[in-house]
Amino acid sequence: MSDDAGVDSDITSVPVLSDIPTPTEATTTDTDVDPATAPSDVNGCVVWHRKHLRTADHRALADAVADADIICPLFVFDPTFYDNDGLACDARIRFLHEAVDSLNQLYENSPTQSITHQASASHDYLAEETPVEPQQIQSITGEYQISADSDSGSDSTSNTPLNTNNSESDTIQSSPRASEYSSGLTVGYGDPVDILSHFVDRGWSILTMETPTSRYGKRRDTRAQSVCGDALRFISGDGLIRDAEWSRANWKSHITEWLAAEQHTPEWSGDTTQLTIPTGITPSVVEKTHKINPTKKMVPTGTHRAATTQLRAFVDQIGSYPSNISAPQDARTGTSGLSPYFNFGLLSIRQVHQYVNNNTPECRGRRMFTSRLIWNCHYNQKLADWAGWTDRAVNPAFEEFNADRHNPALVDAWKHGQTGFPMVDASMRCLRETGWLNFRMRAMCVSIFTHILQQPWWIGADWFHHHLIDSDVGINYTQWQSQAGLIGKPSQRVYNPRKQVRDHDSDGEWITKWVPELSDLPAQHFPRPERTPLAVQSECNVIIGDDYPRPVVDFDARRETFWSRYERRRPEAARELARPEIAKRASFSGGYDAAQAIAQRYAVDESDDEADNIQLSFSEITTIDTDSDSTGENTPAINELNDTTYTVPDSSMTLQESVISIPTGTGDYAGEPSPDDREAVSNAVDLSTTDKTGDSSNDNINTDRSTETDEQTTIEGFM
Ligand SMILES: Cc1cc2nc3c(=O)[nH]c(=O)nc-3n(C[C@H](O)[C@H](O)[C@H](O)COP(=O)(O)OP(=O)(O)OC[C@H]3O[C@@H](n4cnc5c(N)ncnc54)[C@H](O)[C@@H]3O)c2cc1C
Repeated sequence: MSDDAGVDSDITSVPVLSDIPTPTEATTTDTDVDPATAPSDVNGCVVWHRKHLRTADHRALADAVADADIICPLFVFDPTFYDNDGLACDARIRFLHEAVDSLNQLYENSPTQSITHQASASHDYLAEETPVEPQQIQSITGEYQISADSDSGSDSTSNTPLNTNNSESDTIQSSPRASEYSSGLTVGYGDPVDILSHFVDRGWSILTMETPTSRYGKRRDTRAQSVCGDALRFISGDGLIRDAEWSRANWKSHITEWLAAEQHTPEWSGDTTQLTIPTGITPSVVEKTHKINPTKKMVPTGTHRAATTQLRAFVDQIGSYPSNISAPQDARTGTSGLSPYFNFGLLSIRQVHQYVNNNTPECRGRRMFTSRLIWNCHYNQKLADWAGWTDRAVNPAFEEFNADRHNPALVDAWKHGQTGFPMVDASMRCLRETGWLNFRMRAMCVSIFTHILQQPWWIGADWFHHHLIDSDVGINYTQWQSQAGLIGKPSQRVYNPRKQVRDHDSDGEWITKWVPELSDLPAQHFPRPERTPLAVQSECNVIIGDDYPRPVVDFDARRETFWSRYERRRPEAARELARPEIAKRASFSGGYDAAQAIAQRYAVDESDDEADNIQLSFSEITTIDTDSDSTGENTPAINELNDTTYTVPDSSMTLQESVISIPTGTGDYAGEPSPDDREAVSNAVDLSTTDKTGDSSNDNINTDRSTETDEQTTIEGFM
C-alpha cells in the first residue's frame, strides 16, 4: 500500500475500544474529585456515524449538540465489510477510509472543548507476542485530559453548512493521513453492536442517522436496537418518510418542502464538550490488516474539500449539463460527479440542492440537476419502504425471472467486456477499471444483461454494487429492478447498443479508449464490427472473432424472445400491483393510486383463457410511459438487417447444473465471491471456445418494441 508508510501496527497489535468512561467520569476534570461521588446526571451522547460522514446538515449531531452535556462522535470499522464477506471493491473502501479521515479532521477542528481519554495500556498490548484476534477487547485504564484551548480556532467554520452565498467557508485542509486520532473521532473496530453496548453499559445514549438498508445492515440495526434498547435512537434526517402506512401520500410536496427547509446545523458553543478515546485504530491500520490495494483509476478523493471543490466546479458549468448527460465520454466531466459524496454522506442532498439553487441562474441545467437530486431521494424511499429490493423481485410475478437461463459463460462475457457489442464492452471495462458509468450506459448494460443475455438480475446488480464507487444500495438495486422490468410498469425499454454507438459515440472515441483492440477498425463499423467486410478486417488487421469477439448472442432474436416472455407475465404482474402489500413495496411516487391504475388497465382476468396470449401494441406500451424523457425521445430503433452470424458461448453445464449453481445474491455467494479489483482487472474471460449452434431460445415472435428512450426526467414521471 502506498500511503501507509510509517504505520507499523495492524489490528492484531493495537487495542480496540474498551474501558469507556462514564459521561460523568469523562467530564470530571478536577483530579481531587472522586468520579464515584461526582454528579451522575451528566448527559453523554455518542453520535454513531455510519454513512452520513459529515458534521453539517446532520440531524443526529445537531440534536446531540443541543441536548447533551458531552458528545462522543464514533465510527466503527466493521470487519464484515472486508475480505471475502464484503461486497465493495478496494477503491470504494479506500474512498470510505479517506472520508473517515476527513471527518476526523472536521471534528478535530470543531469549536468544542475537547477531552481525550487516553488508552494508556496500549503499549503493554503492543508488547504481546501472541497475535490477538481483532475481536478481543482489552481492558485499559484511562486518564482524562482536557485541552482548555481546544475550541478550535484553526478552522472554526469547518462545521458550517455549505455557504449558500458561495464564499469559502466550509472546506478543510487535507493533510497527511493521521497515525492516531487523538482529538476528533473515536474509532472502533469490531462488531458495532458490541461496541455500542459497552457505551450504553457505561451510561451513554446513542444517536445515529437512519439509513435505508437491507441484508446485513438491516439485521445489524435490528440487533443494535434490541441490545441497546431505548438508549439507541435512529433519527430520520434525510427527508425520507418512515413509519407511515403509505409513505407516498403527498410525497412530492413533502420532499420539496424538506429540501427547502432549514438545515440541521449543530449549534456549537464554547460549552459543547467532545470526548475522544484514542484507540490506535485508523483507516491506515485497517487497510494494512485487510490488505486493501485499490487498482481502479480516475477515482475521486473522499474528502470534504474534494467534495466542495467538485460541487463548485460543476456549478460553473451547469448550463451545459443537459447536453453532457448522455454520451459517456461527455458525462465523465459534464455531470456533477457528486454521487460518491452523496453515498457516503460527505454532502447531504439538501446542502447541494440549496447551494445550487442559490448560486446558479434558473436554467434547464439547474432544473434537470435538481430533479435528479430528488430521484436520489425517490429511489432511497423505495428501499426505506421495502428492504427486500436487494434479494427478491419486487413484483412476485417476476421472481426468479431468467433463473432457468443462467449461463455462466454469458455472465462472464458481460462482466469482462467480451460480449461483442462494443458499447457494452467499453462500458463494462470502464466500470471495472474506474468504478463509474453515466446513467445511460448503466441502464444499457442492465438491459443487455437481463433482456438480451437473459441472465438473473441479481448477479449483475451485485457486480455493479461491487465495482461502483458510488454504489448506493438504495439506488443500485432499485434501478436494476426498474431497468430490468421487474416492477411491472407498462413502460419498459430495451436498449439497443448499436443505436447507442451511432447516437453517442459515432467516432468511436469512447469505445477505443476501453476496447483498444478495435482502434484500427474504421469507425463506421463500430455499431456492428462483425459485419465488417473481410477485406477491410484484413487491411486494418482487426479480425473479428480473433481480435475481438463476435456478438455472443443474436440481439434481434433475443429481444423478441424477451418481449414474448415478458408480456406473458405482464397481466399477472399487473394483478400483483393491485395488492396493497406489493404496491407498497413498489413504492410508486403516485402511491397506491398509480399501482391500481396499472392494475386496472393491464390485469387481464385470470379466468380469461386468452390472457396469456395478449400482447400489447407498441403504442399501447408507450402511452403511459411515465419514465419517458422530456424530449419525447421514444424512438423505435432503426430497422436493421438480421444478424447473419452470431455465436453462443459454450457452457459445459447442463441447465439443471447451472440453475443449482446460481449465486444467491446474498452472503458468501453474493453474485460473485466478492472479487477483488486485482483479479477483476486482469481477469478477462476467454470466449474463443464458443460453439456456433445459434440461440435455441429464439421464440421468433415478430413484434417491434425496440424502444430507445432516455431516463425519466420530471418528478411527475416517477413510478
Ligand atoms: C442500474 C443503475 C444503477 C445505478 N446505481 C447508482 C448508485 O448506486 N448510486 C448512485 O448515486 N446512482 C446510481 N445510479 C444513477 C446514476 O447513474 C448516477 O447517480 C449518476 O450516474 C452519478 O453520476 P453524477 O453524480 O455525476 O450524476 P449527476 O447527473 O450529476 O446527478 C446528480 C445526482 O443525482 C442523483 N441521480 C442522478 N441520476 C439518478 C437516477 N437515475 N436515480 C437516482 N438518483 C440519481 C445522484 O445522487 C447523482 O449524484 C444508477 C443508475 C442505474 C441505471
